[in-house]
Amino acid sequence: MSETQKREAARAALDEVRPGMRLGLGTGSTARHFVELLAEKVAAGLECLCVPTSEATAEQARGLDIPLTDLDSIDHLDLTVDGADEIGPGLALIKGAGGALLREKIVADASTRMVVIADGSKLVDTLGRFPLPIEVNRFGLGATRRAIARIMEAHGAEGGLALRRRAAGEPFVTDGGHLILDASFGRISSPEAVSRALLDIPGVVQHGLFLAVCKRAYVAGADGVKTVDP
Ligand SMILES: O=C[C@H](O)[C@H](O)[C@H](O)COP(=O)(O)O
Repeated sequence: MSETQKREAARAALDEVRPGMRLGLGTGSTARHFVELLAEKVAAGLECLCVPTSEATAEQARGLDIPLTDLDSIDHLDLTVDGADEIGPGLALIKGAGGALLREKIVADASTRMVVIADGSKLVDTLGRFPLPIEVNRFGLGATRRAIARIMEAHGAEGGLALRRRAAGEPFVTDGGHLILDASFGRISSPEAVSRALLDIPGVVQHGLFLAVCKRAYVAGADGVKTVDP
């Protein structure tokens, strides 16, 4: 999708940033635009302190001289701006295509406000067309995989469950040292029930359903940026 639209969505979210804020910095191609635009403000004198949601975002932010801290050094964040893979009704989200879902969810949860930036292709009527990323422990991968498959079957999943791999074929490993299973549900009609069931599996570290977390979406299209509230 258009980088121009992603940048416009990022620019709109930048309006929420106030001097002195503690900010969560998301991960992905849209969040990269936000980090670049924020860096321009920092260079112009904006004071802020930021927590990145991935090593990739940390590297980008360091390279742009954005002041960083770690989450353990502060008690909360004022605002987190992140991307999304799907934005459903009530601003329920699927996230994690970049594998950053665990840190993204920890940072979002530590934030007073979390907003997403996206282009219009991310808006859906029902979550699940995009495969749901599930971060799992390496130990007991087979057992965890079978348990997830049972939940998919119970919720009428239309597709399969695949271990995420890098282009060279080796398994994708997250910043936390875990693996990712991508679950092709097709449609998720009860996101809350799926969320609870997945988190009940001991080998599941976290999943990419972000429910009741996002407070606003800035969605860019050919006609400009619209805001979507829950
Ligand atoms: O793990 C990655 C994140 O959840 C991203 O925020 C999400 O995949 C959206 O990325 P993009 O802006 O590149 O579509």
